[in-house]
Amino acid sequence: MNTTGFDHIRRLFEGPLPPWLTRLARKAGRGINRYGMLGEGDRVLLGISGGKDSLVMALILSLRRRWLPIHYHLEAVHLNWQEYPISDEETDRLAAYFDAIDVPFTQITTTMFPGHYDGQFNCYLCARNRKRLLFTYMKEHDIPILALGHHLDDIVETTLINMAMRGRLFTMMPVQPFFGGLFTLIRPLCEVPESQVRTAVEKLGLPVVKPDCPYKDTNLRLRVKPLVEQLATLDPLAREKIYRSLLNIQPDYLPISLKTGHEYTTVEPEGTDEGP
Ligand SMILES: Nc1ncnc2c1ncn2[C@@H]1O[C@H](COP(=O)(O)OP(=O)(O)OP(=O)(O)O)[C@@H](O)[C@H]1O
Repeated sequence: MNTTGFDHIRRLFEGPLPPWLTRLARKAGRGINRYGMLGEGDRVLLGISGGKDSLVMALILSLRRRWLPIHYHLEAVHLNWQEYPISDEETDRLAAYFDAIDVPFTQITTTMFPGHYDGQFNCYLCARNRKRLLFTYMKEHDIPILALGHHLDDIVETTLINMAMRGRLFTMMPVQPFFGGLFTLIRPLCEVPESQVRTAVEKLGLPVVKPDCPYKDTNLRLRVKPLVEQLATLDPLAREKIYRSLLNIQPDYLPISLKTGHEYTTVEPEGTDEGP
C-alpha cells in the first residue's frame, strides 16, 4: 500500500484543526447529538462510495474521537462495482487515506445489477441493493450501525422531490431503524451543507474516486439542485429552513392526515432517489 501523500491528514489528528474544519465538525456534531446517533461502545460501518460525501463523513467521525468522552469503533467498506470498477491505484489511494484517518478499510468487489432484477434498474433499486450488501457485511461482522454520507442538501432535495412529485411530506431520516431495530442507519452529515463538504475535499485534497454513475443524468436529486440554489438566492438559509420545516409541522394537519391516510402515489416512480 502506498502510505505517502496523506501526512497532512494524519497531522489533523495531532495538532489544532483549521477553523473551517472545526466549523464543519461542529455542524456534524450538532446533527449527531440532536438525533443521539452515537454512544459509548458503538460499532459503526461506514459506507464508502469513494465520493466526496462519504470520505468527508469518515474523516469527521474519526476526528471527533479525538475529543469526545466516548469511544466508538469505525470501519469502512467500499463496494467496488464489477460493472464500473475503480482502478488498483485508486483503491491504493483510498486505502492510504483510511490508514491516515485510522479506520480499517475493506473493499468488496460485487455486482451492481443482480440477476434477480431482471434487467430492471434505477436509483432506488441501486440504493436497495447497496444496503442489502452492506447489511450482509454488518451481520457477518456484528456491526449494528451503518453510516451513509448524505448531507443537508441531499435531504432538502429529497424533501422537495417527494413533495413536488409524490405529494408526500417525506424524506431521508437522520436515524432510521431497519428490521425492527436489528440495524440502524445514520446520516451523520444531515446538518452539513454540501458547500462545506466540497470545501473540505478541495482544501485537503481528498482522494475522490467515484466511478461515473450511468444514471447520473436521470438522477432527480441532481435536477432539483439548481432549484434549491435559486431558493438560496432568495434566502441564504433556505436549505436549513426547508430541513427545519420537517421538524415544525403544523399540528392541525397531523390528525387530518392520520385520519384520512390519504396518499396520491404509493409506487416508486422510475429513477427516484432513495426514500427515507
Ligand atoms: N459503492 C458503495 N459502497 C459503499 N457505500 C456506498 C457506495 N455507494 C454509495 N454508498 C453510500 O451511500 C451514500 C449515498 O450514495 P450516493 O450514491 O447517493 O452518493 P452521494 O450522495 O453522491 O455520496 P458520495 O459523495 O459519498 O458518493 C454514500 O455517501 C455512501 O455512504
